[in-house]
Amino acid sequence: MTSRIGSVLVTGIGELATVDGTGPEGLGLRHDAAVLVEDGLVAWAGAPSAAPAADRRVDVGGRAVVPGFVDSHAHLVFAGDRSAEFAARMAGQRYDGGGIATTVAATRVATDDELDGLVAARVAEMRAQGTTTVEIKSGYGLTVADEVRALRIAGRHTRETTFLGAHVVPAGADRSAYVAQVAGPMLAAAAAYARWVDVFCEPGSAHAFDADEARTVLTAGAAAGLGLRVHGNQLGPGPGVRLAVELGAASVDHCTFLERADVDALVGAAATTTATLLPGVEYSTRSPYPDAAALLRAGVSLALATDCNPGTCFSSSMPWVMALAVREMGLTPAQALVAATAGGARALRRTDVGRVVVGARADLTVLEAPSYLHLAYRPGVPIARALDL
Ligand SMILES: N=CN[C@@H](CCC(=O)O)C(=O)O
Ligand SMILES: [Zn+2]
Repeated sequence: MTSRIGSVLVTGIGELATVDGTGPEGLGLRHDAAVLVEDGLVAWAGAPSAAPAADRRVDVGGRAVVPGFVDSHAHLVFAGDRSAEFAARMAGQRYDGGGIATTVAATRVATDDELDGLVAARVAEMRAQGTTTVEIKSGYGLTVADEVRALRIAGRHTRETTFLGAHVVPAGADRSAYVAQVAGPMLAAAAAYARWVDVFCEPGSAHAFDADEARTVLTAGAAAGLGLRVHGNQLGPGPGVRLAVELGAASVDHCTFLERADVDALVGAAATTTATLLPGVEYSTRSPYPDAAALLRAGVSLALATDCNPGTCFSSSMPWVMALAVREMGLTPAQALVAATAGGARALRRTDVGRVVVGARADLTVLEAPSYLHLAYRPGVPIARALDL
């Protein structure tokens, strides 16, 4: 049954993490709970004995329920395979963004139907692991037509579409002419299909963009009505984080190499800019993990996302990302869950997802477990799935 029409009472919830900001670590934990869903929205949550009547009931048999995960950073519109690049990295090669050209070539020759099928399969794979909201970027087209095509396809699967024409300078292109194209005709064509604009800002890289180039694209994107996101401080210290804060970006992602001034900027901008950490990338590129616990203690707004892409992290698993954040970045399991749900929602400036509260979308994820603790406790085990109502 997948219809969202009418009312459904979800019963038998052994543990409900509402992530409503109350209680220890803001988890809003309830034991033995029920949730009333009306027309796809949460209408009530509480003790089963006080539950209102509903058209039908779904019993989850004592399992734990958490908000559907909000994966606020993913590159799903691509074709081709780069597993050999991963193997080379595990043997010591460094990631520098050069492999993106391989994916661009494979993506350009794929048909619309092929790309759409690939995206659909990846979104389904995410949902089967508990993700109910996903952001999808373009960035493997790098021509006006190919970027627009990627965004049109992405838009069939999510409303969180991001124009990433400034992913890398395409092979053979003149750098300043390409930046002008991205900020000019490419943006003009892409804006109708995108909610966000993003830039890979990494001045040390031959492939990505420096602060001035990133600023050009981001300010043009803002003028076109798009919200801002930045890939920053992935390959080394740099200006990405401070540029994102200065321009009021919703999110700056990676944050692998942060300096004191970056952390100060993120703390000052916590109401506006979320730092989205992508520990699957540190895993898949053998990079150091940022100290997420220290960032939280300092007062930074934090999200966790997969960055699912063929180069730096080909995983669609938010539970695995949470497990890494706990084991390698110092978060408690509760902090990891908050960052993967309400944190991701904040990074997308959404208030209707990431929490199980009245009025929010009834995006519920069921765990084959008695507690949310199992998300980090049982890495690699497929215990999470989005609940179809
Ligand atoms: N760093 C830039 N973009 C992606 C990697 C893309 C790729 O290598 O294909 C990322 O977020 O890590
Ligand atoms: Zn990315």
